Amino acid sequence: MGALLTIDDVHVRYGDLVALRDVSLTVAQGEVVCVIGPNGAGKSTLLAAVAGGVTPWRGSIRFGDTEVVGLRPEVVARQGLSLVPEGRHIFGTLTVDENLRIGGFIHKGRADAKADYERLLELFPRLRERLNFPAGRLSGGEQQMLAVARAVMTRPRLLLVDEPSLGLAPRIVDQIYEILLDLRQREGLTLVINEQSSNRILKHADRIYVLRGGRIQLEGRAADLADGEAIRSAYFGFGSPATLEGVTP
Ligand SMILES: Nc1ncnc2c1ncn2[C@@H]1O[C@H](COP(=O)(O)OP(=O)(O)OP(=O)(O)O)[C@@H](O)[C@H]1O
Repeated sequence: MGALLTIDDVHVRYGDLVALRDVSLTVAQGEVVCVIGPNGAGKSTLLAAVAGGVTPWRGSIRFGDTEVVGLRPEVVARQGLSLVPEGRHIFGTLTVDENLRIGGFIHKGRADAKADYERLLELFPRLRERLNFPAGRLSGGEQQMLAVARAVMTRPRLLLVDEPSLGLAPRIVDQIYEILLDLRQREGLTLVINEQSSNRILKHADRIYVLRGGRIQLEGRAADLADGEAIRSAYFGFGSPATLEGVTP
């Protein structure tokens, strides 16, 4: 299958700080690709660059056949790309129903908007039960589900998810991953997921990139990296094995 996303030699700067350097990454149609890296590695910046939130200083990002560098986020979204940001960014005082409808605004007026909404409630029965709850009163896991549901409201081809595990109990994280993989299965979604830890990722991803200090340190098939050794070295940097004891990246 051809690449759905092709990132080529991307550099991003915030003033004097170089947040990404020389980053190249591809995602094939239907793949689940995970980007693992410690705090400050540049993971969020990478997704923001793809979604049009930050403009690379150098390099190219192609989504399908379209060069997206320089396009505004809403224009990129209309190409079929959706981002679930870190921290979820749901509207706490609005109900679940209202939050979901906001997700549909981008294609407002589209004839099948109602069908999209019904389809979502089938995919997320938990949210159907809580449609009239203020979103701020949902549990952390339900809020993450809502953020994912809102992002898939308009049938994106590519879903970018920034640290879905953050602050959630392991059992809830498993549920979130079940939902993401179910969406891939049922909707043919392609997924790029950022995580700080590879614990779960190795089980769910097709391919993995390790990002540290704004650079890709390692890329490989999850099946080939299953023992975690190469990931640990790339995550912490060669030559610092003393820091690895008892720590699972
Ligand atoms: N808007 C910004 N302005 C200035 N510096 C920024 C900005 N956003 C991120 N940075 C810096 O860029 C670097 C990469 O940050 P980024 O948030 O992309 O990393 P991350 O891997 O997503 O980390 P985290 O897991 O903490 O979200 C960090 O040094 C961060 O402080």
